[in-house]
Amino acid sequence: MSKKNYNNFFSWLWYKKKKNNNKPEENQKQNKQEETTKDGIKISKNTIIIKKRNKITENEIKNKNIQNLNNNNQKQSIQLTQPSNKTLDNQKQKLSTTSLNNNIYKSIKNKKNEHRYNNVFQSLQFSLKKTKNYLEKKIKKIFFSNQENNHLFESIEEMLLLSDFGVNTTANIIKSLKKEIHKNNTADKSEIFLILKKILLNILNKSSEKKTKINQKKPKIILIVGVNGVGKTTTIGKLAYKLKKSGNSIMLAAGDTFRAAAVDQLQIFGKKNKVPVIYNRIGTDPSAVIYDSIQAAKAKKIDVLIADTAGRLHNKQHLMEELKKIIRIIKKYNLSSSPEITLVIDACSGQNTLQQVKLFNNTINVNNIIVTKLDGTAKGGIIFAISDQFSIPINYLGFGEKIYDLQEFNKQKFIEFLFEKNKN
Ligand SMILES: Nc1nc2c(ncn2[C@@H]2O[C@H](COP(=O)(O)OP(=O)(O)OP(=O)(O)O)[C@@H](O)[C@H]2O)c(=O)[nH]1
Repeated sequence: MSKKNYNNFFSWLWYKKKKNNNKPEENQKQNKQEETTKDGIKISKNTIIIKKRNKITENEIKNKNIQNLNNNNQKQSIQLTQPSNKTLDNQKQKLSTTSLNNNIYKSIKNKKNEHRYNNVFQSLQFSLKKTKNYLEKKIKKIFFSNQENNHLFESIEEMLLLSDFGVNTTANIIKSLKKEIHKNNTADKSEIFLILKKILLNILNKSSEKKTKINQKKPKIILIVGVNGVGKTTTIGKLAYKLKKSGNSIMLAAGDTFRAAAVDQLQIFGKKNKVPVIYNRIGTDPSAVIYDSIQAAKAKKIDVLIADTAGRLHNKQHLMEELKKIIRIIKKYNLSSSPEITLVIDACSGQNTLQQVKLFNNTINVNNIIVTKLDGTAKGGIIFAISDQFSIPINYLGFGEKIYDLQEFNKQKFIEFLFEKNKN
């Protein structure tokens, strides 16, 4: 084909596409991407927008007020869920061969990592690398070196305190260790090491093993709570990925109506996981969003509804009252199953997390805990402190920003990995 013909061909293609973009039928097609449920809630492919409301009344739902979306919202919905042909064309043009290769490379690399994490032990390697490195050095020095150590208990105490086991838990461990050593009448350091491992496992066993169970009754609601910036929204993305992978249909509720970025963030996770997200305007009563989400989840027969909440300081009474209200709404309108309240804590926050667990649990009865950001700290000992002082199960460990950086917490493997006998 001559250069002239080649140019003409593309000019013709460009003209045709431009013409199609201007056709009103196209816009109508985009609108048809939305479905209306029996209850009148409009659901677009990945995003649901609900008309701004301040109070929840059942009549409102019956009157299908939600269906009357205002024009601005409609446009936003289409933009978010269905990028225009023009945008897509621009994006395609920008993708040079090199960047295309880079994208393919990235997706292969991510798939490889995901595969790596399928092995519990290997994922622990990623998540607890810093804690492990610190403990390994200390364990080697305290229990497996030929050097005389006249201050064995002091050395163990220091190791535990510096790994964030906390003063109380460290004192409990040292007390039990002394008792067991006396009972076994031993001075052999390798035997003492085995006794220490057993005591640590007993501490983890204090909290019952309770995994997220998906009931026959739908939807199961998981309410994610915690202080600011601990990783709640990111954890929701990871949890959605994990639960969807095991065959459940998922819906996300943007109950954080305080921070605009949180809604955007949740929508990104919704798109990544191909799951719908329910949200409302910033400043709306979060209970209203949760109520609407329950209706939408019921209409769509969703297995699990994961609800985000705004980060809040555990000592701010009015914010904790807001959480209580959300829970009351869930209990009232989702009679089929009680919500699972999951507290997210950041492993890097140190001993302050114990205060968070205490206050959240006193106010709203936490069902389980997810510990995040273990990849960024050498202080994984906080997990022992939580188990020692509260009998709340730790369900998952988060160790990165990718959606597959979440691993079920396995006590036995956790101890084995952190305190495996040093081979040297
Ligand atoms: N390294 C690491 N970063 C994480 C992890 N989980 C979350 N993050 C990051 O922590 C930051 C805060 O995460 P968010 O999910 O926005 O936290 P949030 O609790 O929803 O924040 P608020 O809504 O402000 O309370 C983000 O930059 C996340 O990417 C993790 O396990 N490891």
